[in-house]
Amino acid sequence: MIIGLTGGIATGKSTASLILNEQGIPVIDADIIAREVVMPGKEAYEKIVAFFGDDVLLSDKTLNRAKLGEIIFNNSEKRLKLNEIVHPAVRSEMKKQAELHLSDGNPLVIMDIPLLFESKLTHMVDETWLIYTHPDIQLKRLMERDGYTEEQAVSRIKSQMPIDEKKELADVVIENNGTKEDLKQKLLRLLQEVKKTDFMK
Ligand SMILES: CC(C)(COP(=O)(O)OP(=O)(O)OC[C@H]1O[C@@H](n2cnc3c(N)ncnc32)[C@H](O)[C@@H]1O)[C@@H](O)C(=O)NCCC(=O)NCCS
Ligand SMILES: Nc1ncnc2c1ncn2[C@@H]1O[C@H](COP(=O)(O)OP(=O)(O)OP(=O)(O)O)[C@@H](O)[C@H]1O
Repeated sequence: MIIGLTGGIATGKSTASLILNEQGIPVIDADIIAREVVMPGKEAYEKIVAFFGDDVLLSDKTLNRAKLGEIIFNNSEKRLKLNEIVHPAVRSEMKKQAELHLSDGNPLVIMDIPLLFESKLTHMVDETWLIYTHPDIQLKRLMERDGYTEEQAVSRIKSQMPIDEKKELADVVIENNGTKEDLKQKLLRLLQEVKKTDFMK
């Protein structure tokens, strides 16, 4: 069984993934893979440089992520272009890793995919779990974690489907408005439920 874990930016997907991984469940993180596929020399890296120019590179030729972020979170056409370059490589690597985990005998695999609904990737998973935080808390946590101004944080949040719309689409909604311990207890309860299903027998 593959669970697609999603949410909005900074709603707590990585925090939830870590808790699930501590329970021995393999987690495939789209953000990590999206970093790997844009390493110098990779096809996606070359396409990014060809489209965005050398301006989005640091002196060591790796991507200047802060700069590329400022561009794409403020320009939807350029964001779509970056997505078009990066997403296919991310998708195929995620599928490959999931197949490996399943063929190794893991009954349950988590795919942490921030843009699961935006990119219409629900066909890749059996069930969708949404890590939800109230939009005010989301904004506060994002500003605190990344040191963004309110304007920077809002531009990132607005680059995604509103979290309240995602709530309507998810199979399971996991509220993360309380403490991390509250989140952990909710996830452990959900795992118990999953373990009772046919998938895990
Ligand atoms: C623009 C980039 C270089 C900024 O890098 P940075 O290190 O600042 O952010 P990071 O990659 O850690 O992403 C943080 C969060 O931003 C959000 N986010 C990232 N990319 C996008 C996007 N294209 N559209 C909407 N939200 C996005 C996600 O919630 C993600 O969890 C980077 O996010 C990127 O390459 N994005 C395109 C690939 C992508 O869509 N990744 C998301 C999952 S596949
Ligand atoms: N229940 C909680 N209480 C307090 N802080 C929290 C809670 N859950 C998550 N956080 C904090 O909020 C921030 C965002 O969480 P996290 O990094 O897990 O989000 P994310 O959804 O993975 O973000 P991104 O979309 O950027 O990958 C982090 O600093 C994290 O430590």
